[in-house]
Amino acid sequence: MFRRVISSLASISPFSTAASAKSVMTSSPLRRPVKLALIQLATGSDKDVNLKRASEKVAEAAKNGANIVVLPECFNSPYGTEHFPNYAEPIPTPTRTFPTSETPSYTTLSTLASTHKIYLIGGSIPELDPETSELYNTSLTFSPTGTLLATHRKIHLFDIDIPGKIKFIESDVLSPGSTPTLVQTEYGSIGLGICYDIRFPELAMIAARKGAFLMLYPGAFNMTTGPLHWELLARARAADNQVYVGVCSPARRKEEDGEGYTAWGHSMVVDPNAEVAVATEEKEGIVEWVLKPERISEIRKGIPVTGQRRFDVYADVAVASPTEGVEV
Ligand SMILES: NC(=O)CCC(=O)C(=O)O
Repeated sequence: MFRRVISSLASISPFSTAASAKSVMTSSPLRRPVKLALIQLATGSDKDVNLKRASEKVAEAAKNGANIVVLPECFNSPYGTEHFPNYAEPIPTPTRTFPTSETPSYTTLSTLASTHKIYLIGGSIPELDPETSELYNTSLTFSPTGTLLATHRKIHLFDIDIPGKIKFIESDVLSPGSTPTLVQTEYGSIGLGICYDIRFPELAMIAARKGAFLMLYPGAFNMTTGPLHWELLARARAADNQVYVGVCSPARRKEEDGEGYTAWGHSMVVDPNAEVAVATEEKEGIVEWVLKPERISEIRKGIPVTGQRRFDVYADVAVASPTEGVEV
């Protein structure tokens, strides 16, 4: 029995009462053990090949018993602003359908989820909104019956410029999403972000306050920020919220593949104690881990920050200006 629910959290304050904080603290938000698989996929410039490779790896993960399978950011396309318009697809909705030839990534993901009876977090793909002609970096989540459960549009676009190292301006071609996403599953709820979204702790905090047991970030950090921050941020989000965190990267491009964005790799699952449970290096592979309710309960019992938050003290950070009320 799967509820077809996408909770928009935009209208819900992340700051709930002490009473609800207590209930978050005492019971695990994960209902029963669940096997998570992160597919560190080798992607290239041929969309059909990317979809075929993703299909093979998803089948392998499912055969190994995974219940929730995750693909990386931009798994159907090279990661680059010049590529997004060429690889973008519209997303069907109940009121807006397209020939399957126009939605190969959506169709492949839905079929994979139902064939293997898994929850499939389809990394992300460039999305074209046919009504506005805007492009988004969008993650599609499907239920084990192949139903679309959630559409998460990357909220924080990757616009950075580190002189001599890396300049990337997603907002040159993409528009940002504006809705945090919490996916309801039979195991409990899962918060989603895409890559740069992980730098903004608010999304994970909102999801955890709403009862998520897991934050998932399909991502593609690079050779400058990857070694610096990828693990640090995954562990930080886990420590902040005492939830599991999964970060799923493409495999690192090989030299012979020529010019292009080089992903850091190092997909990993971090446990609610902010320890790296399992990780891989730069090559293609599958990272698997069984998430356990008692691990979350044990960590929350030992360090009970979840019930010790002082919302009576904190300013509402969502509305405060950066320096308001801060003494320097
Ligand atoms: N694809 C991305 O959003 C990359 C984010 C990144 O590398 C970072 O340092 O943040």
